Amino acid sequence: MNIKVVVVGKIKEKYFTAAIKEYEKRLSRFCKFSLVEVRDEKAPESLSSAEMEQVMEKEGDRILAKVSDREFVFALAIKGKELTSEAFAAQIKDLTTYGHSDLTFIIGGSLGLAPAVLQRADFSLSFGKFTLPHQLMRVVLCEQIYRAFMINSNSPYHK
Ligand SMILES: C[S@@+](CC[C@H](N)C(=O)[O-])C[C@H]1O[C@@H](n2cnc3c(N)ncnc32)[C@H](O)[C@@H]1O
Repeated sequence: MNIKVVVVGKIKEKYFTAAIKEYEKRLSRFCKFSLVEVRDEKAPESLSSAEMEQVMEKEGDRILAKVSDREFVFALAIKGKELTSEAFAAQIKDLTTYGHSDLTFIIGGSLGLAPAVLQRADFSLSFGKFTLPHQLMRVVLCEQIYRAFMINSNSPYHK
């Protein structure tokens, strides 16, 4: 199975990079994992709402250029659907059982995801009502994907 995480911008903090590397290593037992970074737009505090929409649209176009039709797409969105780790694991299992071998997760930039990205998504996934920084969101998502594989292999990792 191929798991791709599409994100906006580069990670600056070494501790986030180290955490992602660790999960990449752990996930290599279960899937071909890739992290695709697209360029972010500058988003100073002074932007009008129209300018903010433009930022999200430009970032959205770059995101969608990395997604092909065959991919099953999860958009990470605060207003999406909340799942338990067990339900998420079951969804991954079901998707693979029914022939989806390319799962793609999209994390927005500092302003969030453009409507076009949310429309392309097959599933909008929420990690709760808190706003997480997009860089930390990568780490949390990777851990939950790893946890899902551990749940599906009946590992005691998940308690
Ligand atoms: C800093 S947040 C963007 C905040 C923006 N106001 C919004 O509502 O999307 C950056 C990205 O991280 C992801 N994210 C942050 N918190 C999340 C949560 N609780 N659930 C799902 N995704 C989240 C989303 O993909 C979001 O686009």
